[in-house]
Amino acid sequence: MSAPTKETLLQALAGVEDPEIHRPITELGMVEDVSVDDAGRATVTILLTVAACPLKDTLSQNTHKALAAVDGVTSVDVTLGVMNDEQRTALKQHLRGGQAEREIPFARPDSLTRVYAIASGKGGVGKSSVTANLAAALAESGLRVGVVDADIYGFSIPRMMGVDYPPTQVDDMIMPPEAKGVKVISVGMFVPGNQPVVWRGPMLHRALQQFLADVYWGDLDVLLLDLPPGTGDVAISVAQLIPGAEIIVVTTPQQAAAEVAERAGSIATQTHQRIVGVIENMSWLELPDGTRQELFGSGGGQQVAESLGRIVGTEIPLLGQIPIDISLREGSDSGAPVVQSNPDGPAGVALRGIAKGLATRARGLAGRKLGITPQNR
Ligand SMILES: Nc1ncnc2c1ncn2[C@@H]1O[C@H](COP(=O)(O)OP(=O)(O)OP(=O)(O)O)[C@@H](O)[C@H]1O
Repeated sequence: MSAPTKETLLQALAGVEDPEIHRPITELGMVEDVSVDDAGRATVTILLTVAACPLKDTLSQNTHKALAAVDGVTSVDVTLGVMNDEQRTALKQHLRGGQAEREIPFARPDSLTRVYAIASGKGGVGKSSVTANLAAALAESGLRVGVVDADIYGFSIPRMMGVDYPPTQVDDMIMPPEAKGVKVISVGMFVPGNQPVVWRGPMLHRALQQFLADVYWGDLDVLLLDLPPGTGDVAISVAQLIPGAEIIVVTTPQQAAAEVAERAGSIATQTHQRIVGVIENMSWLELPDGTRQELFGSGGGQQVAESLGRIVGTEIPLLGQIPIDISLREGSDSGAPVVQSNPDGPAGVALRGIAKGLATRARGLAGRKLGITPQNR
């Protein structure tokens, strides 16, 4: 058999994606050189964005596999190099769609990404668990999902999602690590040694802006923002940075929790953001005999939905009630969201139901540019 041509090898390489950026390595300018000799021995040099790419072994293996599958290739030798400054600049420009300036892609009027900010009045009601599980369930249903963990005081999303490698920084562009098909970026990834963070409003605003503008998210269907509990600065920053972001309020059934959740939700009226609905967490514990024990009282979710509805003047739905489920806590601790580790358990079923509702929600077109150009033919 005769040796394949260089074009054939390039075609095969076009099927290899960078595991962080999810675009073909040929398009990203990562193939520096590829050649093949008469005996079918292929050699290729792949340029990494930075030397410390966490997924370089995966990239090397995928490249090897793609070339080895080409007819007439007898052996493959993959060499990894690193881009120079010029190549990196070209790559960044390419990823920003030719724009040199940073901008928040989700704030553009033609953005098709739905942004949900998950808010709660007080800490510990399960806001992060809900965010992590909704993200995993939405990704499993085939959507492209990202999560920004902006809960500065209790960043826990990376652990809950099982993120096990750091983001790659290509100059001022950050490639978010991925777990369970979800791109995740967290304040916790930028804090040395898990130190407590004392951040004031302007710093939070800058951090959030950076997460939204400098992280390369690619095309997302859904972006979830895990906000710090309370009615604080971050909610206002979200409104300023992504005016189209919609709010989901998480509460427990308790009266006291419901009252503070209401306050957190009502901030949306001041910022003119839409409230998608309310999720009640820790609603009950199902006992072995099938009865439900309401450990934290009952009715909080419904109460928040009704009073927010009164405040905004439209009906706000209770999106779902999530029971107390040990497998949810275990899954959060071990990096295996319960929607995947125990999808048919009480919390898994409830969370998957809420995710399904969100995935199939009709997109509101109010205030959006439709991107339709009149035809003058
Ligand atoms: N439905 C549930 N069943 C069992 N455990 C739960 C449930 N919801 C949350 N938990 C557990 O409760 C704890 C607090 O949850 P989580 O960290 O998600 O709350 P949070 O509201 O995000 O808190 P904070 O705002 O302080 O970060 C976690 O250990 C989590 O695993």
